[in-house]
Amino acid sequence: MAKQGRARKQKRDDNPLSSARLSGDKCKASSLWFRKSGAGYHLFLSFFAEQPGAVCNEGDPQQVGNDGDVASVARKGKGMSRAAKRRRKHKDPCNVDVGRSAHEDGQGAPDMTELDQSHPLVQAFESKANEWTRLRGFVEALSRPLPLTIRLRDVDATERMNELKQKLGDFSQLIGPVQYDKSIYQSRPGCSLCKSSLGKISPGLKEVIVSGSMDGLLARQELASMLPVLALSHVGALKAGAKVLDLCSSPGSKTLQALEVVCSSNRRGKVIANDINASRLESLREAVIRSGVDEELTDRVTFTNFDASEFPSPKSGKLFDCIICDVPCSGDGTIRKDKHILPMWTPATSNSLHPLQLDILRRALELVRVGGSVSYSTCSLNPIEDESVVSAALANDDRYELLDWPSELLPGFVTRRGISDWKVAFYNKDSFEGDDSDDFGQLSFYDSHIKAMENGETGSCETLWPTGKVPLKRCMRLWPQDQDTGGFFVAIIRRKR
Ligand SMILES: C[S@@+](CC[C@H](N)C(=O)[O-])C[C@H]1O[C@@H](n2cnc3c(N)ncnc32)[C@H](O)[C@@H]1O
Repeated sequence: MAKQGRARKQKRDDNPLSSARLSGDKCKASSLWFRKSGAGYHLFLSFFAEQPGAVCNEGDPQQVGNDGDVASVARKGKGMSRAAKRRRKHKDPCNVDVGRSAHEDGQGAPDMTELDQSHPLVQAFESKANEWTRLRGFVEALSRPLPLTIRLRDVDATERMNELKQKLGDFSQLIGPVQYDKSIYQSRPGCSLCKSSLGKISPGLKEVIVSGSMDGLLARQELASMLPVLALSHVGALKAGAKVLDLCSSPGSKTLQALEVVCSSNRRGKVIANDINASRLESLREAVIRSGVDEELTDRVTFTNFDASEFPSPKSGKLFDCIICDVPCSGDGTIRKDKHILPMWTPATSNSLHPLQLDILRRALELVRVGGSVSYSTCSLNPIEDESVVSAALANDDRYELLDWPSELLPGFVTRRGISDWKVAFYNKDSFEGDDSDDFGQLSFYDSHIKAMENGETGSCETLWPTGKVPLKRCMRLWPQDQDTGGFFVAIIRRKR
């Protein structure tokens, strides 16, 4: 007996999860259990499988070509005759009907691209592939590293810029301008060039990019992250001479992008870069200096350190022309570069961020001048952090107008419309903490806040549910599988009065 007891104790000591449970460290036990069970990957997929239109279309494993929710559609044959579309539909392996018939036959998704079987998200997906068929393209994109993207700055340095373009041209097998914007360069499909592999794959290209960045000629910025500033410029709110507030600004990619616009055409606008985190704000200050952008321009940035939801009104009484509201979020759109998000994924992260995101957006709406615009963005595709926030902020306030996403902004760039209906999920992990099996249970979905409260979901709040009062289709969703990007959400809101 004593021998057996010792053996059991030894086994427990070797098992960090058992040790954490025995020592009463609930937090560590829960984190270890999540990592061991792979629960986060399964919960993530089961959540998005219940949200049609959020990351893919219902019954459509390939997404592209399905009318109804594509805002910008160049890849799906815009301008083609019906007959040409029909011909293309039969040829195109991305054809919606091919996927549907495969699904109906019970064959699972058509074999489109090899999935990386070693990726834990793919493993979770394969365990229920028949149920989650339509998520396949989404999963496939998320399991690959994010391509490297750079943005050539709009600077008055034609000669140096031409030189840079020439140097980049020497690496044209690895990187090149995207079809919808010649100033955005992305690594070529299939060459596996990403931020972390750049130095290994091509030290020469790395040198060109680093020196171009130090000279202020280019920015290493993700494509998705460029969209709010591009859209604000497109609708005319962000322009030369404008006064801009970037409420959650660090690490500063949008601050610098906006600065280029407000200081163009020999005009000198102003950007206030705010962040609640003092050390992140300090890194931003250094990044602005390191950016290589002219001091004359960077002097136009003022740094502030407030909670964005309580950002003070300007003493002058003059409100902002334009506000960038790139709020803190769960980051599920960044999982191609951040491996730490999915293993711990539960709906509680988004549910608990939602009230802060809403407070920040509401404050932005108070601080923008009549005729000015606010961009609300997240690098999450979870409707709870996206449409749900926009819907709650605008539902009973007719001073603001949600603008239609400008589909002509980047010709040929595929964007998806916002969704008007979503489900609110909860997950009670405590009951699984003593369980060594891989049975991590299920998400609970409720129709209303009242029902959630009746079932003891203390993390619920009323604004998580759709209001039905705002034309949310006008928002923009960026699906990773459309253009090999991260996931992103943007809404542009104009103050009418
Ligand atoms: C998604 S990041 C912003 C990225 C940035 N806009 C860019 O493009 O580089 C969110 C930022 O919000 C900051 N933040 C979190 N809570 C905040 C709050 N209550 N008020 C202001 N900033 C906040 C975080 O420190 C973080 O730097």
